[in-house]
Amino acid sequence: MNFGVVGAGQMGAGIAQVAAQSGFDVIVQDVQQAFLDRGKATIEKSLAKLHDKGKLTDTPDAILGRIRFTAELQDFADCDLVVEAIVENEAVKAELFRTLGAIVKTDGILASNTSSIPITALASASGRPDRFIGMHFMNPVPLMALVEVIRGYSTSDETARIVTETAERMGKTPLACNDFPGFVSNRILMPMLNEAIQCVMDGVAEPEAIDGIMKLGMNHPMGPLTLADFIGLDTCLSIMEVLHRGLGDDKYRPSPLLRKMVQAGLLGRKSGRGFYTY
Ligand SMILES: CC(=O)CC(=O)SCCNC(=O)CCNC(=O)[C@H](O)C(C)(C)COP(=O)(O)OP(=O)(O)OC[C@H]1O[C@@H](n2cnc3c(N)ncnc32)[C@H](O)[C@@H]1OP(=O)(O)O
Ligand SMILES: NC(=O)C1=CN([C@@H]2O[C@H](COP(=O)(O)OP(=O)(O)OC[C@H]3O[C@@H](n4cnc5c(N)ncnc54)[C@H](OP(=O)(O)O)[C@@H]3O)[C@@H](O)[C@H]2O)C=CC1
Repeated sequence: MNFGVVGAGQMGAGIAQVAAQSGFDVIVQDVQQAFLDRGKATIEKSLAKLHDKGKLTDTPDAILGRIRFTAELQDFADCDLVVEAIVENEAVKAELFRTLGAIVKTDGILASNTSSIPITALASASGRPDRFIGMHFMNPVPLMALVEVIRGYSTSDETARIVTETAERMGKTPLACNDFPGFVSNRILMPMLNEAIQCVMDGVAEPEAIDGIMKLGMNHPMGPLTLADFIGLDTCLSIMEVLHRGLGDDKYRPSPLLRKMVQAGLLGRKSGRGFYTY
């Protein structure tokens, strides 16, 4: 399978890596060489770690050799499946899918790794709504078992079948859900993270205590503020805005502190500072 990935950020790099680990030929595109270089470095580091632990069936070099990095969307023309993992912004994603819809061969499938944006709207922009689907990987992609598979209004059975089988070939467990804001994963996860941020704003406890309480008290692998920093506070805010707008209920209102931190450029791990310093 020729597998395309748009965006070489934390998710795009992870998806490309796991696709290449599974034997697919992968093309990764991003808007600047610097982002491609950063994505490649992320993949190299992850592969080295997995290799040291004996978790790879191929050498890191062989896996990396199956990934081609490019700045040109035209290079996706022959792809059987293209997964988009760019910024969580509906207008930017829709514009990309309008372009991809005209480039990728007609029987190619387009998928979005969006955390929350309506699949049906992006499918319409692509001009091929039957061959469009949500393929939502979890972060960090090389370690997390789930792929949420979200059918848009017009997604065909054949598209859902191919994408489900592809996720399985990538060693993941695909689980199906319908096209509602935030799907299942982020409709449930993100309000919890937002509430933890509101606890910081209200002075309920210090960040370390909030995270400690949720880790030790609920056996969560990461505290909610550590997880929000890990996901990216900009992405968390975008998801909350989609939930708030899409479900029309103030229980999804983004915490003002979350909004302020994003305005201040504190995006979490990727910017070096969020609730913690990295
Ligand atoms: C926002 C969305 O739309 C959807 C989302 O994705 S929401 C986010 C979903 N993800 C989560 O909730 C993640 C929660 N955290 C976890 O599950 C765990 O902390 C974790 C799986 C990330 C790490 O596992 P852990 O048991 O805590 O162990 P930890 O010791 O930190 O890490 C295990 C090893 O994996 C390694 N590792 C971490 N990321 C890695 C990666 N990408 N590739 C390879 N190895 C990696 C670590 O370096 C560590 O290696 P060592 O044992 O050599 O130190
Ligand atoms: N972070 C997470 O935990 C998860 C995120 N997601 C979703 O995955 C997507 C990507 O998130 P994530 O990887 O965290 O984000 P990142 O910010 O790490 O990466 C996004 C990448 O896409 C690039 N990009 C932005 N606009 C374009 C464009 N028009 N064309 C090509 N590339 C572009 C960015 O470049 P630049 O730096 O210039 O913006 C960046 O390299 C989002 O939709 C997010 O909601 C899904 C699951 C988990």
